[in-house]
Amino acid sequence: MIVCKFGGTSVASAEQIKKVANIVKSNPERKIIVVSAPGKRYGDDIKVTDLLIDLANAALKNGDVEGKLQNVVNRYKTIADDLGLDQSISNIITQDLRERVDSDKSNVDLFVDSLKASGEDNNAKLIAAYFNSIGLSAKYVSPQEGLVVNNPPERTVALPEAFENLNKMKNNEEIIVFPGFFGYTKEGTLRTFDRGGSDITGSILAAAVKADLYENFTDVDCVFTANPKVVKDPVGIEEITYREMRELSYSGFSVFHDEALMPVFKLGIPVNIKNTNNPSAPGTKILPARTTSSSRPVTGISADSGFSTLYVSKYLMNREIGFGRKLLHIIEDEHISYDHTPSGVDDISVIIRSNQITPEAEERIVKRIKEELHADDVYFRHGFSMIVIVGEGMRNNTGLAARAASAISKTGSNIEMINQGSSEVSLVFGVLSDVENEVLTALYGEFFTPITVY
Ligand SMILES: Nc1ncnc2c1ncn2[C@@H]1O[C@H](COP(=O)(O)OP(=O)(O)O)[C@@H](O)[C@H]1O
Ligand SMILES: N[C@@H](CC(=O)OP(=O)(O)O)C(=O)O
Repeated sequence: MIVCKFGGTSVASAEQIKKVANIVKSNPERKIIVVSAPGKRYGDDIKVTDLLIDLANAALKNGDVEGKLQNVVNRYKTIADDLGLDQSISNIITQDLRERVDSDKSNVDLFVDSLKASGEDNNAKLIAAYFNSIGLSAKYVSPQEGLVVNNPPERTVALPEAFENLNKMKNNEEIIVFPGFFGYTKEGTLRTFDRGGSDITGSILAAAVKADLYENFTDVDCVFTANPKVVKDPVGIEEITYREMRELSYSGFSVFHDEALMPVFKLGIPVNIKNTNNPSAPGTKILPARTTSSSRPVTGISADSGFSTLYVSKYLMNREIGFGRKLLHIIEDEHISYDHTPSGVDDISVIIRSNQITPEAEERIVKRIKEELHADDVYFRHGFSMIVIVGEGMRNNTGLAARAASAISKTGSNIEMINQGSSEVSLVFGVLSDVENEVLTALYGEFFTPITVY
């Protein structure tokens, strides 16, 4: 059995949904279909999820609710009309949206979650109705049927029982159309995953029914060795390990959500990233280990902005037992997670995603480190990007860090931080965000451009 997830671009219009139906029809093993909300139809189009967030904010602030609600309804109505569906599905969606807009607003996050989730929920209903209209026997299934998630305030994750509950879906005659991106707590409260979280739903379902394959359909032929929006015509990746993909998707390869790997990884279920617009292309396979050997030590290079550094120095820091623990405890007290901690004899930097820090938290952290740890120097710096070079082959390759540093130095950019994980699968360079694209392009040239021999 195959579980397929179709991303926002794959279900953005009637034309795209017809392609989805053809893909599903072409292989009877494709029995469970996870869908996103309608995404972008063209470059500066707006995703339905973003329209819904806008609608939720208007409802919270007494803004133009009616106009924004109509924007959302019109997206579905156009799709339904172009698919030849009758008025009833648009009526169901309009009524559902009105009910959500009028629902309890006492918990702002949960109210916004409910509206955001309607994007995938209503699209799943619409797509199931379309499949049936063309003779493809299909059934919409709600995450209420067993996708149980944890309670706030922790970020949304599926509970172990979700996998047991959803196992029953493997015995279904019809094709199941399941909305991505959200689940329900045991008490019945709707909660969404992080943005891009329909990938997570697909992976949970694939693991729950112990699928043979999880196909993730998007708008590119494969995962490329670098972001195709930055590097021109990057080399495509045929096979990549779970570990490599985890590193790359966490640090900038937005094509597949990093949290979506865990459920399938645990059971060794292969993932195939494929293109809805070119389904015959083989795509990229994410596997426990590569089946063919690669001549390149590097599999991919990702880049992500939005990082801050907390720099702390204290003479004889290395001799002070418990310094690192106390420092990280202060950060933990602010509910902040960290990504890297490169250190020297007398100093340490803590690399943090900037969206977790407020000016008030920053002030509190600096004050506590000065007062409680008696540090000589403490400050935050913002505006960093992390460029991550990833490859299982890096472990057995000497001189790779030197090649990377030399390629970066040729751009005239300063390396602010270097960190090599102990697994030696990744090498991280911190640079200022305004040179991110230049550095990524230079590193890509170093590791992927064919060498011309004269
Ligand atoms: N290394 C990469 N390889 C392929 N695509 C990438 C990469 N890095 C970023 N992307 C972007 O990811 C996009 C697909 O992800 P996303 O927009 O979430 O699609 P979907 O709507 O199918 O969920 C591609 O269009 C591409 O611009
Ligand atoms: N629609 C949600 C969830 C999702 O996974 O979307 P997409 O498949 O378009 O990345 C979002 O925009 O975050």
